[in-house]
Amino acid sequence: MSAPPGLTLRGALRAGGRALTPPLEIAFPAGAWSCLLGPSGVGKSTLLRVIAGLDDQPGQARIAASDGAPAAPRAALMAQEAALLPWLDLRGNVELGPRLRGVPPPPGRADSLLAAVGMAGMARRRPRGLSGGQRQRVALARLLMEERPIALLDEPFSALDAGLRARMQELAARLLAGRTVIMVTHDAAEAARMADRIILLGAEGARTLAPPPGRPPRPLDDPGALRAQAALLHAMRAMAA
Ligand SMILES: Nc1ncnc2c1ncn2[C@@H]1O[C@H](COP(=O)(O)OP(=O)(O)OP(=O)(O)O)[C@@H](O)[C@H]1O
Repeated sequence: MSAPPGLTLRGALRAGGRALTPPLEIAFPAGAWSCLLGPSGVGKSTLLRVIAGLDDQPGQARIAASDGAPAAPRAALMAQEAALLPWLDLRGNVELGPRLRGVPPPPGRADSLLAAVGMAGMARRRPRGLSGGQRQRVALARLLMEERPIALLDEPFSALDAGLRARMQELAARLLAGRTVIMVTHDAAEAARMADRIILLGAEGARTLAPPPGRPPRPLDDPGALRAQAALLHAMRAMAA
């Protein structure tokens, strides 16, 4: 996998022909975990799609990578829904990217990734009957299969119970370490635990908040993270008003 670049988004976010935000300039540091929060509909998913090269409109925000090379081919997106194909087994779902590109997936890679996300021995199962947490694990394995240095996560753990969410955060932090990660979340506790950088996006613009001290993932009872969570909730409450 190539070295993860830093990213800078410049310009206004647009959707359906209208501007969602004023012109923005947001930096996402290389190899760091950035969390993006903000009111519903402000354009967080749109921002991820712009980085992934899936939302390219005239006048739309543009993304620049710190090494000058295009960002989109180096980005993998984990969407809000795990979106597993019901007619493929879990191995087939994890191998979907290379198969769609007509590239043979490395033998055994999907099974070892499934094992890494705690789904060992389940490669031949179909998605039907999997729990929400299991589906998210398969989606994470599929993202890892891409071996891209930029990982874009759109509310990846929002459907999980609190205990499983905490475990998935730790798993994702371990497996995505060193990549440039941008995670959209509505969960202030998740951002305070996971972020190297916290960005609040509102209709008025973007604001960067200092992360708590210590390296992510911070312990669940980390006092700095709990204080940051409260500060973030206050900032989000003020934004939504
Ligand atoms: N293809 C599209 N055509 C028209 N409007 C769109 C399109 N895609 C998104 N929108 C609108 O753009 C706005 C931003 O959508 P987006 O999904 O980026 O918001 P979000 O901040 O991720 O919201 P949420 O937190 O609810 O997921 C919304 O009002 C949405 O309805």
